[in-house]
Amino acid sequence: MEIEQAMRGSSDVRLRAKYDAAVYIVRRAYALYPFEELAFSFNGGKDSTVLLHLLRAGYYLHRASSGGDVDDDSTVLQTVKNCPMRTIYFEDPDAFPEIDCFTYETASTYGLPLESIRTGYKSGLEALLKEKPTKAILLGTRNGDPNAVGQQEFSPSSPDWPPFMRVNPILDWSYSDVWSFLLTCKVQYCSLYDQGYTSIGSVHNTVPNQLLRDGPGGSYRPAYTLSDGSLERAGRAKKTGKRDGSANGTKNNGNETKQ
Ligand SMILES: Cc1cc2nc3c(=O)[nH]c(=O)nc-3n(C[C@H](O)[C@H](O)[C@H](O)COP(=O)(O)O)c2cc1C
Ligand SMILES: Nc1ncnc2c1ncn2[C@@H]1O[C@H](COP(=O)(O)OP(=O)(O)OP(=O)(O)O)[C@@H](O)[C@H]1O
Repeated sequence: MEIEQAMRGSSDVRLRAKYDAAVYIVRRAYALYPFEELAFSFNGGKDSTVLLHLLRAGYYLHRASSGGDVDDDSTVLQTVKNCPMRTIYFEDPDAFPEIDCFTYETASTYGLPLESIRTGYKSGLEALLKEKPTKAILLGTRNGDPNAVGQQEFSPSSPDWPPFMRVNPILDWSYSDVWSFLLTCKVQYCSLYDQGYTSIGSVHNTVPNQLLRDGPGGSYRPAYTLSDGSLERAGRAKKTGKRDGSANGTKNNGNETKQ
């Protein structure tokens, strides 16, 4: 399995430790909940792209360790390639077309059964849970993200939200961990990150990060060259409101920073 192989071959001890810890969380989720009652919240951003590949690696290891396929590596690989986890995407008419495209293309590449939701987060999740039992949702939330406040690797949804477990395997990953992982594994990511975008909201509130401006010509360096990860959201405008519900009851009053 190419992600496992890339990580085992990496000399970056810190990254390997982060990877092992995150895959452990993913595998605990697979062990705790029926697979068909899990969902992956995917939006084509860099954090959820990391999570996609952790889910694939975790699935491979989970399948391999639960017997049956252990001696038949090609069967395991085939299953993992076609990662069948229910995947939800809250589609936003103001999203960058590159993000939309990447989300759909990636879902198709990895056989993710993608469900687009065109309502707000809370109402969308209410409908989702009504339609099919969903015990836990995996997210690419990281500490420093305004939505991460008060969350742990396993955090129940907020009291006024439908009941499910939020599983956050990369909560303690830094900006540089994210890029080290994506580059080490040589996986595709949304093209906007090669054009100076370091965190992506909607077309109305996101511009390339000025810290990556490459001279006066208007070109920008790739996101992975940003040396101070705390300035990841420098290209995101101040928030004035939420689509549907606030971030865990907290308010955001300025440019937020991720670590
Ligand atoms: C799968 C999923 C579960 C969520 N669960 C909660 C929740 O339990 N409580 C809450 O206040 N917000 C919840 N949210 C909303 C997020 O905290 C956040 O507002 C949303 O992802 C938009 O973030 P953004 O404005 O940074 O894009 C959830 C969002 C998603 C996609
Ligand atoms: N529109 C959405 N649809 C589905 N999941 C979402 C959506 N917005 C956010 N999420 C979930 O919340 C996580 C955190 O979102 P966040 O915007 O911080 O990260 P990202 O989009 O992956 O990367 P970036 O910070 O570069 O935009 C995502 O990884 C994803 O799991």
